[in-house]
Order: sequence, then structure tokens, then C-alpha cells
Amino acid sequence: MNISEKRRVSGSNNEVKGDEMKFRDEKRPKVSNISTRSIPLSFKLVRKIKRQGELDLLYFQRLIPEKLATNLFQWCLSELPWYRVQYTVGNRHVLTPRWTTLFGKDFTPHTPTDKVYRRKPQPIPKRLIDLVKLMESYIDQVNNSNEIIIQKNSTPSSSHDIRTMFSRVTSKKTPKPESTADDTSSILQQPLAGPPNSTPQGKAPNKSIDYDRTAFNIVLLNYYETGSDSISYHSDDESFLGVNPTIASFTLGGSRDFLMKHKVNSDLKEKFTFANGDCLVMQGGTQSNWLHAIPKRNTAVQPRINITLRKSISIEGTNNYYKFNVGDGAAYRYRQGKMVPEMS
Ligand SMILES: O=C(O)CCC(=O)C(=O)O
Ligand SMILES: [Fe+2]
Repeated sequence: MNISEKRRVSGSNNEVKGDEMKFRDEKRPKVSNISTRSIPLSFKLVRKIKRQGELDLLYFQRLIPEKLATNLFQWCLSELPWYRVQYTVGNRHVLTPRWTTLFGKDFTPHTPTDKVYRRKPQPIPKRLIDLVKLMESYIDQVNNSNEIIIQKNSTPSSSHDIRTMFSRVTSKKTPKPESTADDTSSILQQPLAGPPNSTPQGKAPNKSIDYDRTAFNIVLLNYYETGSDSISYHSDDESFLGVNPTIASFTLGGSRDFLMKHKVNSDLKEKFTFANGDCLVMQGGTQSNWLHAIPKRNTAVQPRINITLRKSISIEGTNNYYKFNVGDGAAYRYRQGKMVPEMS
């Protein structure tokens, strides 16, 4: 039995051999065409990262305050069904090396749904819809702004507020305001990579890339229970995601390394270690030019849940997602510290 995983049949895939991928600082790309911008959005920080090789990222650090992120982690783990998908490609049997679950469907109009879908799409749970709406709004705001705003007490500019949203997750009690330790003001006291001058007002939006208005319809969750759980190098560049797809990817719970490498230029590599509450948005040419992975680790790592938001533009896309992330096997529920198959 082959336990390595080919991520998706139609995407670009490279097998990753566990920890063999090493990043040495001296091998990092030259800074010549690097621009990293920092924009505080209401009470948080986002970095626009545009680098050589069409890397185009938005890095929302500590977007979800820690306690709320931990609470959402626990809610996802205990309330959602999870799958350990197995599938066959040719004569190769693949065990997906992590738990997955999926919600949502493409926006294609069709009836009756059960005739076209291989597996009935599951509605996105309300709490996750809130996350979707929030991120759509944040991403559009950041992409439509070319401003570098450095101010201590910025007011929320989104109609969605992450604390309001997650107050549902934090159960009956009214959430206490978070300490300001995570707020933009304190982060901005530290110098960040970016243009030296900051101009608070009056700049026209950056028109060099036309980003579509963000509209997610698929919520895919990955649960990495131990360091043996992983996702091999791949890119989410399938045609059913459209051209230059935008994918938002949250980390809840434990930190894991997230590696990126350029598909052609082996000098171009990136490494992030995402923490509880972080969100990375991959957009523009990122998927067509880069691969990403969460490698296995044999050091102690805490369980991590990843929530990714994306858009399927066709029924085929939705079917593909359910095939590789829900599959045909049993649903599992997390009960008393372990995954148990659900009684059907
Ligand atoms: O867990 C992560 O951060 C990455 C997940 C991922 O790349 C995917 O589901 O396509
Ligand atoms: Fe991915």
C-alpha cells in the first residue's frame, strides 16, 4: 500500500519527502523586486507580500484573537464530521495523510441537485459563513487600497467585526474585549518591512492587477492531528478554480511550517510558520507559479486545523472537492480525545 499522497488528480503535484526540504537564508531570493506593504485594517495588521516569481500574498497575522481562535479550533474539531479519505489513481492506493472535511458548492444554476452532484453538497455552517463574509470584505478592502496607514486608533472599516462574529463561537458569555496586546498599534510600533515613507491619505488604488471581487463558495478544512499529518507540495491551480484563484487559509490551534517553492526557479522559496489565528491569502499568479506544502514533522507539534476558503466555478469542481476531501468512507466524530466512526 502506498501511503504517499498525490494531492489532486488534475492539479500540479510534486511528492514531498517529509522534512527534506531545507531553507537556508542565504538561498532566499534577492530583494530587488520585493515589495512588502503593511496596512492595518481596523484593529489588525495585514502585510501585502509581492515577490519575484509572481508571488502575491496577503498575510493577516493574528487576525483572529488567540482565545477566539482556540475556541473555533475546538468547535470545528468537536462539531464537524471528519474524513480520512482513500482513493485510487491508476493502480496506486492513496491514504490522505490528514483529516479533511468540506462544505459548500459552486454557484452554477442547476436542478435537481442530486442528479448532478456525485455527493450531496453540505451547507456551510453559519459560523463558517461569517468567516467567509468577513474575509471577502477584508480581502477586497486590502486589494483596493494602496495606502499605507500607520495610526494608533484606526476605526473598523468593515461592516463585519471579527469579535462580533466570533461571539457566537465563544458560547453564552459576552466576549470580553481583547487586550490591546494584539492590536495594530502595538505591532506598528515595531518597524516592519515595507516602503520607508507612509502616506495616510489620498493615494489611488493600485490598478496594476485586477482582482475580481472575492466570492468564496467552498470551505475546506484540514486537521493535522500529529506531525505525521501533512500535505505534499501542490498548487491549487485546477481549471475549476478559475484563472488566478484567491484562496484564504486560516490556522487554528498549533503552529506548523508552511513551505512554498517556485515551480520553475528553484532559488525561489518561502517559509512561514503560521500561528493560531493567522490567515494567509494566496492570490494573483501564486497558484500558477508556486507550490505549497505542510511537511511532516517528527518534533512535537500541536494539533492544527486549517480552514481554506475558495471558489469552485463548476459542478465538476465541486465534485472533485468532495471526492478528495469527503470521499466514500465513514464520517468520524471527535469524541473524548479521539476520532470515532459515526454510526450510520
Ligand atoms: O494546511 C494548510 O495550511 C494548507 C492546506 C492546503 O494547501 C490545501 O488544502 O490545499
Ligand atoms: Fe493548497
